[in-house]
Amino acid sequence: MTGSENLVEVRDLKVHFPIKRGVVFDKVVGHVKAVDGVDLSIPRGRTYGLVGESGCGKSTLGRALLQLTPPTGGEVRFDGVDLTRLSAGRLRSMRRRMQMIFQDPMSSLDPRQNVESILTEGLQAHGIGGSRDERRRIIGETLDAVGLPRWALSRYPHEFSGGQRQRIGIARALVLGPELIVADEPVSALDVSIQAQVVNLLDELQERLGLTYLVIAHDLAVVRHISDVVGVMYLGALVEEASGDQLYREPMHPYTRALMSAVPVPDPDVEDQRERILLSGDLPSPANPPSGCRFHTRCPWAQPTRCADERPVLRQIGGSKVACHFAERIASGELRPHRVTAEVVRPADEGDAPGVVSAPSEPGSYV
Ligand SMILES: Nc1ncnc2c1ncn2[C@@H]1O[C@H](COP(=O)(O)OP(=O)(O)OP(=O)(O)O)[C@@H](O)[C@H]1O
Repeated sequence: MTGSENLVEVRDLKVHFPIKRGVVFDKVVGHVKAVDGVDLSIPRGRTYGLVGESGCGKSTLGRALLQLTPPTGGEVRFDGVDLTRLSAGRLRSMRRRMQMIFQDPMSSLDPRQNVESILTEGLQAHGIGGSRDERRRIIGETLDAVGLPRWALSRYPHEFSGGQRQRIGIARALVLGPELIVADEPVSALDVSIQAQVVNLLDELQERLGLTYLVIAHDLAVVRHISDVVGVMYLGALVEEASGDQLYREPMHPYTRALMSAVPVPDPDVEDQRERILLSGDLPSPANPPSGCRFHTRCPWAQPTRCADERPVLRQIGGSKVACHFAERIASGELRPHRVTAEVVRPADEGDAPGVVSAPSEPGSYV
């Protein structure tokens, strides 16, 4: 233990996947820059929510954090130790302390194993629980913690509902006594009525066990209430970092503003009056990202200077960290969105959104 406040510290993390062509010799013709220079920290016992549209690199970042995908560059410090420099043996022994929960428990659980075998496998692999009785005790406590009955032990994954299967996935991670859990879209495969139960379970477990979470979601509403900090990702990089409430109240980055303007507001008067920012153009390819600010090709506020040739870094502005050269002037209203890439319309005038703006579902539905 280093006693550091942050359990996880990521510095300039990069994951570039080679694009190979050729029949006989694989020739590398380029790279998909799935994660391209990310810095983030997660204090012990806290939750970092990572949001962004499909393909922006969230899962790759989560996997690289656990070294399930080897980073191309940068550092991942876990409890003060840089995981990118560990030998395979030391990394294996660290793995028990960092576990992952997946989106679709059906595809991550072996259908031929019953629950007892699924939970025992990890314990045996990591040499936890000396005797069969001891392992049964640990497994029993874990089942209680995730709200599954003891009879579940002899059953197979297909015998459970989606929500119960996700509880098995959580139990499989929890049984090893981890400190960090990376939850990759933990509720997006579940019915809305079940989503809140699983989010609340994660919350309760954190409180009881002091767990640290990275929760990945494409929907800000899922992470808003359980996250201490939310990071918004676009094309392999973070564009904004703030508390969930701050992001809803005062999104600073143009991309976050576009995301937030797509969230329906329950009050019809507010809903009628507020501006909607509709992005045009497709998400650029991470194999060939735009120069300068990655978002400038779709940004309603893009300026002729800096945006196309100078990559902005995350910097503190009020209660948020924002990677935008012009964030202050946009926030003050001095810079107005231009119509080439944005339409600011009243909902009554609205047609189909021309661009890809992922619309989170109703805010506030997770508490
Ligand atoms: N093993 C791989 N080899 C090559 N490219 C990959 C690999 N894994 C991911 N990618 C690419 O990296 C980019 C980021 O993918 P990633 O799955 O991390 O995004 P994401 O934000 O989690 O999206 P989703 O929510 O759809 O999973 C995508 O363009 C994806 O096609």
